[in-house]
Amino acid sequence: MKIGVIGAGSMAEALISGLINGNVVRPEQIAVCNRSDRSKLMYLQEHYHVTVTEDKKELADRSEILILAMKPKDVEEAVLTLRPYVKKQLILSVLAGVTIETIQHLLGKKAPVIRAMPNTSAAIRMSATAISASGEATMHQVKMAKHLFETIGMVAVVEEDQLDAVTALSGSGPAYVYYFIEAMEEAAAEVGLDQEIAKSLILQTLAGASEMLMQSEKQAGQLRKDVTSPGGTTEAGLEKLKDFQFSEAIIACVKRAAERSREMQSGGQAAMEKVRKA
Ligand SMILES: NC(=O)C1=CN([C@@H]2O[C@H](COP(=O)(O)OP(=O)(O)OC[C@H]3O[C@@H](n4cnc5c(N)ncnc54)[C@H](OP(=O)(O)O)[C@@H]3O)[C@@H](O)[C@H]2O)C=CC1
Ligand SMILES: O=C(O)[C@@H]1CCC=N1
Repeated sequence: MKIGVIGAGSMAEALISGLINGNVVRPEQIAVCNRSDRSKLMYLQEHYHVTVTEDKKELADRSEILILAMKPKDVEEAVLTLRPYVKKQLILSVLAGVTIETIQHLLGKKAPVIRAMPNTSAAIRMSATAISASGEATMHQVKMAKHLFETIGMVAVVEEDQLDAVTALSGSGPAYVYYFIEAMEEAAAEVGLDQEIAKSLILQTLAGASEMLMQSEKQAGQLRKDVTSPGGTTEAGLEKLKDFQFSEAIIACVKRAAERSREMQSGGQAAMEKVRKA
């Protein structure tokens, strides 16, 4: 299976790293192009031994799967320049808020398109990914995409209209967790802990809590109660989280991110309209 990646940023690198380390794809099966940053292509070539090119025709001609990994605002230019070379390849898009319909419209045909929403933990094969396929994608192509993403983590197959919610939850999710960790690190300093020791304690606490939830039959709420002794330290700490409306903040965060993903779809529709009128 030969893969062409259009875009050489964070998500492209996470996918390349995960796929190569997962041993399902060899470096010589992957080619990458971007728009202008030659140094990033050189970096990917040096670190992952993938083929790099500035020629979209060359990239498309050698690939069975074309992964779209540019920012949503750049999809119009990227797909229009790729369009003449798209024949039978499966188009696999990881773009937030860009619909299958928009991609097919920019391609000027009902090509097989699969939308995926992974996250950057793909780099270490721990992504949570959801995928949704267009009717044009064959069973074989869906299986192939599922297999690729299973190599770099877990995969859920969803209806396309669920992808805004998925993007808000697990696509953006790592950033919320990192933000929480940054706050925990700041808190650790304020209560007088050494930075390095605090970091290991925080990371092991998160990993342990996450693993407990995976292994235990108990729900998060029950596991929280198990930690919370009446009148103890946890209860005192949680009271503060409630005072600062922690749950409400998280809910508002995910809802706003999902709304932003839907807003980005309107950008895609505007691009579609422009192409239609040209
Ligand atoms: N980052 C994340 O956590 C996640 C991102 N995504 C999605 O992945 C996509 C990429 O995000 P991210 O990696 O963070 O973005 P980056 O900005 O890191 O990378 C974007 C890449 O796209 C390239 N590019 C832009 N225009 C073109 C073009 N016309 N032809 C070829 N390449 C082009 C850029 O090249 P150059 O530098 O030369 O301009 C750059 O290499 C987004 O659509 C995002 O929604 C999905 C899930 C998670
Ligand atoms: O912030 C973004 O728009 C992208 C999509 C999910 C994660 N990063």
